[in-house]
Amino acid sequence: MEPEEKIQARNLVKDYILYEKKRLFQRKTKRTVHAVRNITLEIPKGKIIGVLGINGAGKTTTIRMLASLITPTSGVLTMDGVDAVTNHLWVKERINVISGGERNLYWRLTARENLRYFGSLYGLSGKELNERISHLIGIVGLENAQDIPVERYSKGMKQRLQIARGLINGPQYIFLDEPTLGLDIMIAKEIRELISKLAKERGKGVLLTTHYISEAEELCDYIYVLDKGEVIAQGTKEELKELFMYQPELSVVISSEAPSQSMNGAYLDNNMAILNELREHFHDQIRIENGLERVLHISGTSKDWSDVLNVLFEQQIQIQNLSIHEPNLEEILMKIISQSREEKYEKESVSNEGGDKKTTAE
Ligand SMILES: Nc1ncnc2c1ncn2[C@@H]1O[C@H](COP(=O)(O)OP(=O)(O)OP(=O)(O)O)[C@@H](O)[C@H]1O
Repeated sequence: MEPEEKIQARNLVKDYILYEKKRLFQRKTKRTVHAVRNITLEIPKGKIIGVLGINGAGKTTTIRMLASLITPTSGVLTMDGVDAVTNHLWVKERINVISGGERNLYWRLTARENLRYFGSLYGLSGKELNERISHLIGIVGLENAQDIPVERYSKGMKQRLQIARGLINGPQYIFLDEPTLGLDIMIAKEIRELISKLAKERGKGVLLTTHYISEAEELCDYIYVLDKGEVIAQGTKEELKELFMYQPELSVVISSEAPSQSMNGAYLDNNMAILNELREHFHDQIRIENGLERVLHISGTSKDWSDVLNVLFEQQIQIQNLSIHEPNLEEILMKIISQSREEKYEKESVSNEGGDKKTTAE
């Protein structure tokens, strides 16, 4: 593979000029929104590149620029060494954007009919289009459902069809915006496997945005973290250790019903005593939620989890449900973002103090 087989963005900027009235009888004043301030990134073929950020960080604007859907205000953007801004039509043929959810599909139409329609938008028709549709339906595993209207599809089937739709123009680069949002665990796993194959077996350059930290960890070869339109951290998952040093929590719902009716009152009292003992022993690693049911939230290592579960089994405490919670990505990103904002603030205040100090701060 040629070294320049990648999308390369250097110092991309996107400003929006807004004309706003603050009061009814006031003149409109001009305001500039710096949606993307200065972004440099690469999407090589055969790799999955993650773009993470909290709401408003500039992800959508960046994707839209990379996909040539909007023109950058300034900066350099190339695809396989070709200037993407002046050759945006050429770029659009080689790229596709796939969003999560159910938008863009025609519910009354079958998978084949949907794909035929989207293919026709790219000027494809006849035998070539039919063959491509059959091939894509095979890739996403919808052979048995290809002639059923989409309204009868499950969420996972719809998402697989979205991926086929995104591949209809034979793109070299694919941008996946929250591809597993709202899917249940098993279906999300299937979609992830499909995404991984797109890069590893089919050599596509993949850009992925996600709200799931484990998805970024599992799939991404390299990650960019955006804040306020800038890249504030980047690297492989090994390099971005702090992003992935999260502690999942095990939640145990304790049944309020005793194993036998005769011991109901004693069971509840005994439960509370044991849970309190557990809390004393594990300190802040255990939180107890006292609602209709008692829920035990356990952080710490998997050894701590099994120690707690062993106690519950030994003491014959009835477990109604077990689940594992990941911290949400926003919480984890906020740590990196606040650190970066603090560093930036310190740099700025030092440089405002004058010449000599500025050199030290840099
Ligand atoms: N067409 C537009 N006109 C004016 N401002 C815009 C426009 N598009 C985006 N912005 C602003 O640019 C900033 C970045 O927006 P963007 O949609 O790229 O963020 P994001 O990271 O994709 O957020 P989200 O996850 O909420 O979609 C926001 O402050 C947004 O309000």
